Amino acid sequence: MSEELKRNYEICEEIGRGRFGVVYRCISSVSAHTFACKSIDKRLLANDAIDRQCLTKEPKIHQIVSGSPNIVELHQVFEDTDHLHLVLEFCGYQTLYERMLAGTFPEKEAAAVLEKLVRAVAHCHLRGVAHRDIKPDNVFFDDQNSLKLGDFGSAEWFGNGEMMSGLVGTPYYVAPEVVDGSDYTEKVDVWSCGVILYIMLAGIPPFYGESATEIFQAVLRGNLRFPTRLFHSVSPGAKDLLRKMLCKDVSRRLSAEQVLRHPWMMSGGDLRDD
Ligand SMILES: Nc1ncnc2c1ncn2[C@@H]1O[C@H](COP(=O)(O)OP(=O)(O)OP(=O)(O)O)[C@@H](O)[C@H]1O
Repeated sequence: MSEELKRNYEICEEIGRGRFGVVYRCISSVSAHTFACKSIDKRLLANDAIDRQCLTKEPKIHQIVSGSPNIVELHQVFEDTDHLHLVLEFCGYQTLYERMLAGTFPEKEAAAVLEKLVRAVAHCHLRGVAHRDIKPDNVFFDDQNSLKLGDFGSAEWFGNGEMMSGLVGTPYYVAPEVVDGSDYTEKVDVWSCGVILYIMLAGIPPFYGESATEIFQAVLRGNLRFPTRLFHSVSPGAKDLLRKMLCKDVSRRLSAEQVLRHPWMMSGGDLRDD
């Protein structure tokens, strides 16, 4: 472990594990505040050029998007021979994934969560960053119950009209243009937020399969349905927004800013226009 890290932080218990590293709770020796330290093992990335590229990009991109109330703050970075240590704002209270396990959300609650999530996404997009792996496990809540988008390990720069490529993301949440191998834009994040909204309201994903391959096939078909048994009490406004976020035609899919201005969002999920 980096000497400089150890001088500045007391490293406490492990709080999570990802593919490439371990996350510890840690306490600053200067401020006594609690942080999360994500220690990425560089040796595990040695054989994969794309993973290695993501590793160097993650702290740079995270630094650029830090400073929004709905994004996990990157506090400090330390590097030693084998590890890269990211000292992050501590968000160990709950993830959106854990909240979703408790069942569907009333519309007002779903709208409140979506609004904060899309604000975080709009902040990234304004800075030329696409997150590319938006899923409930990467959406945290802190001890004040504030929503924080985290894990910029798959994020990418775009800008000057540049397109992105490469299959990144998580099957249920990934946009069809990513699955079919096309070049794509930052609107892949809007699609993922649409999937999250659908699950919050219906309790099941919109595009389902028994395996990753089957899920990808369902995503590619992009056949969006609102089964009556799950959607009978969901407002037309919410369904309208879902159609505009989970729209296969990227040019017609809303941008993050447009999602925030959609009538259902503006009404805080209280739009009953039928
Ligand atoms: N800022 C944080 N505050 C509190 N806990 C965190 C924080 N960041 C990550 N964690 C915890 O550590 C776990 C691992 O996070 P990490 O980002 O390394 O990997 P992952 O997203 O689960 O997987 P992958 O490596 O596939 O991206 C998370 O599931 C979460 O429980």
